[in-house]
Amino acid sequence: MAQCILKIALDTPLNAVFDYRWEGEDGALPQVGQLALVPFARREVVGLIVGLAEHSDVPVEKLKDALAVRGQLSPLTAEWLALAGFAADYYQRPLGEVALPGIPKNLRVLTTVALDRAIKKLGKLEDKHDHTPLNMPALNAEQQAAADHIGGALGYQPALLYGVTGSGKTEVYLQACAQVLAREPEGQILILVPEINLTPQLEGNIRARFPGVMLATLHSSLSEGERMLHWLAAHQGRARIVLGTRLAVLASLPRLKLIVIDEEHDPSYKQQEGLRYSARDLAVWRAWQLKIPIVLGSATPSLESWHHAQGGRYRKLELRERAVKSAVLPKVKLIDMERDKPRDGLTSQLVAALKLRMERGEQSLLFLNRRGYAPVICCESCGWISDCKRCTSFMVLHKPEHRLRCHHCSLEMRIPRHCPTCGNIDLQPVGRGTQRVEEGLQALFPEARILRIDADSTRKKGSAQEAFDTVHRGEVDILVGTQMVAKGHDFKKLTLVGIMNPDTALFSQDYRASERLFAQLMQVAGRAGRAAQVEGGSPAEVLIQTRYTQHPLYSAVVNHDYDHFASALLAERKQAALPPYLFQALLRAEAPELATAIEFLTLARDCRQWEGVTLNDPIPMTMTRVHNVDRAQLLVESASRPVLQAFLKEWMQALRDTKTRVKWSLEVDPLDI
Ligand SMILES: Nc1ncnc2c1ncn2[C@@H]1O[C@H](COP(=O)(O)OP(=O)(O)OP(=O)(O)O)[C@@H](O)[C@H]1O
Ligand SMILES: [Zn+2]
Repeated sequence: MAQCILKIALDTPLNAVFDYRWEGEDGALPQVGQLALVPFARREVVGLIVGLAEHSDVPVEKLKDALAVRGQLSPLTAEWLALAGFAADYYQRPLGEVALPGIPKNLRVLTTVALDRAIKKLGKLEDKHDHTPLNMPALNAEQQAAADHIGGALGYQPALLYGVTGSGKTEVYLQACAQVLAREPEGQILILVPEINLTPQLEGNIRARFPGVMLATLHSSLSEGERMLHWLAAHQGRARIVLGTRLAVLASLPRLKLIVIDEEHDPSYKQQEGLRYSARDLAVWRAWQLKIPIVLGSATPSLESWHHAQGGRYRKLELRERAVKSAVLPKVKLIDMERDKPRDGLTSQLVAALKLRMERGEQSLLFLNRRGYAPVICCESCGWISDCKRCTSFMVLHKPEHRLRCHHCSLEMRIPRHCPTCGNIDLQPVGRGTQRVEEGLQALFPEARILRIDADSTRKKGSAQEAFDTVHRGEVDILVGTQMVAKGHDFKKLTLVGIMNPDTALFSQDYRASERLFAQLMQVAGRAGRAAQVEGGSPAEVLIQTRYTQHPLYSAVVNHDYDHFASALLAERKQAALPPYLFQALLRAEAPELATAIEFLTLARDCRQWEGVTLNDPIPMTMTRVHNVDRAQLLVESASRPVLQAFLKEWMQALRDTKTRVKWSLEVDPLDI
């Protein structure tokens, strides 16, 4: 009989690994990295075996027996456990809370029916072992150099693929993948994209190029059954390419040989709740740990990555021109809204440009980063405005649904017929969202085929894909959208991009706002003119409506000048001692009363002092109240990452020991402050 103590990580907020007794019937002991069914708090749960021991510090009569081990699933590798361990450590979370959610839900249930079914299904699929790529276009010299560098890299070799929009970065990834697949007959490749909406386009490309290679996708809109199957295909090493969104960074990939991160600058790589990790940063760590190459691609790299490339930690690979011969970067023009006063949000120059595209049968895109009809409604007679009862924000007017809706707490109500305070029936929408722009355009161009793409119009599963397909088929004249349409899409018939009112972001308190706005404008501008100009067609053009035509950020966009803009921002950050020259963590607290949250943070600030670490004063968050809860934050800073990490470790323990009733959480490397 085989006996031992199993050390098992469970998905609990307790920072602990639990000991269980194991008495197996046959001789074999369980292995580290296997899943086990154990009793916990009067339930049975699935945990992860992270260690085996002969003795436990827990008295033997208090130990419980592990009930079963999932023997049909091969153990997660030591490298994978190290990755989960690193993430838990770095982001200051319990191991089980990181490791277990990284494994499909269907594996963490009591029965193994789903697992057995998935194993059977996968067993029937045949591996073609044919990685001959099909129809690879000839690369231009810069693309070829980049693909050869990435495809030929051995060992930990991080590269930043800095290529202007439409420069054919995808093609570089695919040809680098082809080289890796040919060299490593068993090797696996992980490709990350920031948005689910970008997976179908890339998935199609990969399947067309590598018909004999098993591809697995991992993203949040898979059903649990699909997720299990895809995860397993990766875990068994059968899926040679795994394509996914940020959560795929934790996929089990025993033979990983290359990591690709597309649009690496994108904030979606940061998880904003629970384990607030950066998939990009974890991917870089994973590449370092496995000693494999990783490529981060973008037309507008994050300042962090740019900084590493400038300093030589990442190798910079450049694509300076658009890939399609005779496709050129669009001409960017600023329209002064003080001179050309907009009607229905549109200046006469923008309207004229739209009209020209309509006449020539070309597509236009109007970008506005605000969904809904109007951000607020108000009563002109008494000054009432539609603020949310539960949040420091407004109820947004959604006209098609006749509702007011808070985008923060989801409170909804019918549009009031008259003013709730004075009874006036003339309530007016103030400001403009995508729905209102769509309405205005339809009145202006009754014959136009207008399509709005935003979070509201694409709520139904599959509807976003359908919408993008409609655009690609050329069945849309004017596309109106939020940031959803700005990234990565390869719209071939688009020759005009109008940016409606980006000014508000110029004056944000968040020091990252200008980096983000610049990237967003460059990205959305990059959707125009990706194919060769047809004869008699319009040259690609981007029109930005603004009241600040002299602003240096806009000049940089006009000149497509990421380099100088990024260098100037970096110099500013260095001078002001801000990231990437400084490391931060943010402690947040929530309570029904602001004072309680601030009080807890003050206690947290005063409970530890640490050489080289600055604890700032607690302050209310910019949006203080959400869903009847007040929120405050405390920013911790240090010039050294290891010093900050050492401090956080001790500090977290001290905070857990306070056993406060205040809800608090820590974010390492916060993006929004
Ligand atoms: N070598 C090539 N020859 C001809 N066409 C190419 C070549 N490489 C890429 N293309 C085409 O160029 C277009 C733009 O490529 P892709 O979408 O990969 O650009 P990108 O660099 O990812 O741009 P973005 O940063 O805007 O997402 C695509 O239609 C692609 O098929
Ligand atoms: Zn609300």
